[in-house]
Amino acid sequence: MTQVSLAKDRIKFLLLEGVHESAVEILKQRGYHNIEYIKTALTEDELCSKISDAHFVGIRSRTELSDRVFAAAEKLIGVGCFCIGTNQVDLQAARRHGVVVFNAPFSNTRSVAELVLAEIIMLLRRVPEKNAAAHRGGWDKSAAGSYEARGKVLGIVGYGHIGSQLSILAEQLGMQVRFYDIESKLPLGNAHAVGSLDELLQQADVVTLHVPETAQTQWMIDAPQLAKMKKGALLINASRGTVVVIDALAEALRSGHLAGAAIDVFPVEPGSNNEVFESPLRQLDNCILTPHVGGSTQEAQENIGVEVAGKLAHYSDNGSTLSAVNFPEVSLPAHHGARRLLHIHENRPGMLTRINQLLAEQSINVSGQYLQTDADLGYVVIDIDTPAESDIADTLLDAMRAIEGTIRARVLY
Ligand SMILES: NC(=O)C1=CN([C@@H]2O[C@H](COP(=O)(O)OP(=O)(O)OC[C@H]3O[C@@H](n4cnc5c(N)ncnc54)[C@H](O)[C@@H]3O)[C@@H](O)[C@H]2O)C=CC1
Ligand SMILES: O=C(O)C(=O)COP(=O)(O)O
Repeated sequence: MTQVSLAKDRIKFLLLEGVHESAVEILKQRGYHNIEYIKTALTEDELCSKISDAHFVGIRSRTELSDRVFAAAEKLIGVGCFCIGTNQVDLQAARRHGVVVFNAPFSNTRSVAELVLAEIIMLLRRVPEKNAAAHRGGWDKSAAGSYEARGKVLGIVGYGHIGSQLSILAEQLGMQVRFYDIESKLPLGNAHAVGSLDELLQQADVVTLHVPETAQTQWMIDAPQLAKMKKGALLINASRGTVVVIDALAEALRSGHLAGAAIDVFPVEPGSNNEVFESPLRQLDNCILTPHVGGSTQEAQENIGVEVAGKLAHYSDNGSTLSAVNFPEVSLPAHHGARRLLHIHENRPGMLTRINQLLAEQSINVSGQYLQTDADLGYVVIDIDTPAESDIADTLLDAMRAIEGTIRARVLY
């Protein structure tokens, strides 16, 4: 357990994977200038040494924050995923270490939907093969295997923020949209839900995947699922690289069972733009390969930078965990004229009683108290009235830290 009640210039932000400069601007506007900015992802070993003095870390989809990294991150209080997916973070380990994790749940969703829409048209028109041939001096002027999108069946797996936006866009092109989701979802426009993944695979001319990485979605599309797809169908994956078994897809493309594919995410992705991209799909002209850029537009990245940096600064300044992905959510008013104590603890009986006993013993007036718990974690925020020159908040903090079951405690001045 570590003390984090510092002047802003001593609170360190480690920003990785070239997050948009809007993040840096927001942090500076909020008074945080101690920022280390790195353009690439780091390996676990590199992270373990870099993260040891960071209070906040900002990552994208490539940086793995494992239990070992959290154990090495002694001062860490918050993680910002400047993206949607949080599968790269061990969220349980973060909780055990009292580290709050935020993300940007929808800022890049339109960008992904637009890319997929473009890929549907390109694949239906056999542009990848014709483009590759033309670059080699070929001239394949033929309508064989080329189709309009109008009237074709688009099968969307995962009808969340991205899948549902794509649904609307694809209907504008005259596609018939069907989707499969494990949750009950409102079908937009004329789209309709089907009862199982197999049904969707059997019906669709184009299948596109928009699910998160979970135990259930891992290797969800393997040889048996590909075999269920219509002959000549198309597959698009801009979700996570672990959803599709690449060797099985390569075989389906080679055999001609699938006419084409567009893949943006891979089981193993390079950590920087200087590394070589390896994949059996490199050999296949009927496959559009993009380097995990579904969400990489100027608009999306700038908005994500503002959104996530804002959430981190707000947590640092105010203690609010609103919209955190791994923590009890507490939305807090500003704490003008009070000191704010933040206490993260294991959810054991009597925790709040013990904290309040400490306050009562010191005859401290509490002007606000906010508690939120879940099955095994509690987060309590206490505003106390103390004269500016008093060091009672520090004394209290030490006493609160001594309570068994405390994970982390800090004070906001
Ligand atoms: N290529 C890229 O650059 C990007 C990739 N992504 C990926 O796309 C994923 C989806 O993003 P959103 O649509 O914003 O997420 P979302 O959370 O809004 O939607 C995901 C949907 O998938 C459904 N789902 C979960 N497990 C399922 C299963 N086993 N079978 C069928 N449906 C299932 C959920 O119920 C939900 O409706 C993200 O989790 C992320 O991994 C997101 C942004 C950019
Ligand atoms: O938002 C997501 O989940 C993405 O996959 C985008 O990841 P990125 O920020 O481009 O590494």
